[in-house]
Amino acid sequence: MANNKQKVSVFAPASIGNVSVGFDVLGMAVKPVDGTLLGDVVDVEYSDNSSDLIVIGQFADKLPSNKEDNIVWSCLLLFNQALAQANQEVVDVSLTLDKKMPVGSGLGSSACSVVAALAALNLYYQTFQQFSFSKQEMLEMMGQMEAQISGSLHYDNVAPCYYGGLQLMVPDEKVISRTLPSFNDCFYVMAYPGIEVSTKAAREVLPAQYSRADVIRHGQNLATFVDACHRQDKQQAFSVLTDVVAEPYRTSLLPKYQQAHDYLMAQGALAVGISGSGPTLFSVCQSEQQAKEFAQWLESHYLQEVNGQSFGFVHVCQVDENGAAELAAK
Ligand SMILES: Nc1ncnc2c1ncn2[C@@H]1O[C@H](COP(=O)(O)OP(=O)(O)OP(=O)(O)O)[C@@H](O)[C@H]1O
Ligand SMILES: N[C@@H](CCO)C(=O)O
Repeated sequence: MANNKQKVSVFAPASIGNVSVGFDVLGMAVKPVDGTLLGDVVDVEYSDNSSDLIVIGQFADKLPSNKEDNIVWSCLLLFNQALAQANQEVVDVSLTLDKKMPVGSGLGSSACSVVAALAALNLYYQTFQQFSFSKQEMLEMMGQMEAQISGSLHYDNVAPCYYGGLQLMVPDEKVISRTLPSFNDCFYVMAYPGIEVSTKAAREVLPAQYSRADVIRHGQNLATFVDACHRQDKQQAFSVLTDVVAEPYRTSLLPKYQQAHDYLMAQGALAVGISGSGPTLFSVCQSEQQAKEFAQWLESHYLQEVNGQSFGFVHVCQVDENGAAELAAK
């Protein structure tokens, strides 16, 4: 019997799409070391009326005002369709999206909403309706929703956001994504400058074809990185973290990126890259001390003002091994 105490809450973390060497095929979930929830939260609770969506949070006003255009609403429709196909009863629920992630940031903002929504719905049904979809089925739905919003099917944000850790997308629909050993003693400085770059626009600047030299370099960098992850060879892994597929073409969309990249590399960063399709920059550091110094520098040199206001932020992060996680009921 449903009642008004039935409620679950799920957090889904930010992620670094591509990780420089794996365009559309590598992604890593991150979490700030100070405990800030860098990601979106979705609550699902019993409704005795009809299903609904409320959007709150710092970046709520950046989303479409009607709920039908919010990807979280599309997630509910897709989930209900899957329930019907599985001959399960569909119940009315009220969803609340706490939109903590800036849109078009390169932090996998839409993936955070998609993963938090679908994972929360699955948890709700598992807890109160004794039915749930498998993780694999969930990831497929998440990919479908991410494709709807960005115009192409790529799992490099939804897979790490859902599973956590460093994920490699494999061309096998029965697997989709495999966890790679990551460097969890490293620190990843994430600097979001406060401007918006849409994934769609950042894909449109990419060439349709690449030279043989680029193809060889890309294959060699990705293969060397994956091998070094398995051997936990940090120096080797980060020495090849160079993007030949997207970064050379996207730099022009990212004011101050090249200067920041060159400065941080000269100061001893293990690597610097564009997170996803940008504009967030990530920098890999050996020590927390170095990460904090870089964070301070990026705050003064990479964040930007839009109409006299700054929406940017910088966080010192580590790998988020958990991915989407239930939050204690408030
Ligand atoms: N809940 C939601 N979260 C994020 N974007 C949403 C959501 N609902 C609808 N949208 C719309 O989807 C589009 C998302 O664009 P885009 O794919 O560039 O963003 P993103 O996922 O935030 O980017 P990134 O992966 O670089 O962080 C925007 O037009 C936004 O208004
Ligand atoms: N891998 C995709 C999305 C990253 O968020 C891209 O770089 O366009």
